[in-house]
Amino acid sequence: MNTNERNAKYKRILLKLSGEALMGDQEFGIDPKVLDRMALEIGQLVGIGVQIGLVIGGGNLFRGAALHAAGMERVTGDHMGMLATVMNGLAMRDALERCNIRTRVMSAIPMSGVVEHYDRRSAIRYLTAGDVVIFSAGTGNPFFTTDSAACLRGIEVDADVVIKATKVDGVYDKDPVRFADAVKYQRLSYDEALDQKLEVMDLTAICLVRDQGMPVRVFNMNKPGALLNLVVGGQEGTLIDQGEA
Ligand SMILES: Nc1ncnc2c1ncn2[C@@H]1O[C@H](COP(=O)(O)OP(=O)(O)OP(=O)(O)O)[C@@H](O)[C@H]1O
Ligand SMILES: O=c1ccn([C@@H]2O[C@H](COP(=O)(O)O)[C@@H](O)[C@H]2O)c(=O)[nH]1
Repeated sequence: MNTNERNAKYKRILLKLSGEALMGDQEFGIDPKVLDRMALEIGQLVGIGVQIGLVIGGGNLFRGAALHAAGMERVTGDHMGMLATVMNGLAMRDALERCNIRTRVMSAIPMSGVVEHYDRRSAIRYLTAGDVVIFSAGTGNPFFTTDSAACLRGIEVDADVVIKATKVDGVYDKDPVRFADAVKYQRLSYDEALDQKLEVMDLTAICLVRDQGMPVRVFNMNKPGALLNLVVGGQEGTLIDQGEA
């Protein structure tokens, strides 16, 4: 059976896209080809009726910790990082709307005239109506990351799963980019991820999903069709949840 003919396993998802992935082969910024490819993949999910909340990182533009390491005050750096996620959100909205996908951008930091201020009940209404909702500006607070924002918004809007799209195809026992002998997990528990300090997702985010029992799937966004396959129930990447009973 073709995946397009199958039913979605999840009705509502929170998809977290890495900001760094938006750079493509560039050193900085946004590669329009990557945006268009992601928009097409998201459009496939909209086509089978999946409600989609999106959180996009800011690592292609600014990260507070890196700016701080270069001498900037940390909170100012984090504010710049959060503003970077708004820019990525606007670029993604543009790409989605060019594919005729209705899209809203909400920001945790009020930005009147540019994007709507985040409001949970409005977000749920938009999702229910089938609009893609991009949650930008992270949590609105410094010292957090967009992984935490994705988990927070996923829980708030009652998503069925948080899906983290990365450059690697799941969670390994160590960083697979640095260690060729890294071994991939098909499934692991929140406690295993916390105890082993596996750096694919920050620990604050994992604590949050553990406490609320929100499943997380980590997969490779560069693999064509992987997102659709995952959403219709295929085996992609790694599942982090409460683990085997
Ligand atoms: N145990 C591990 N398993 C898998 N990946 C790991 C692990 N430890 C570190 N990593 C690294 O984590 C990276 C995945 O995080 P990614 O850069 O996609 O997210 P991010 O930093 O949250 O995104 P952004 O670019 O938006 O800030 C991978 O590229 C991988 O090299
Ligand atoms: O809630 C948040 C989310 C993000 N930030 C800052 O933005 C950058 C970019 O986010 P990434 O998750 O690293 O892609 C992050 O480094 C922080 O500086 C934040 O302060 N609060």
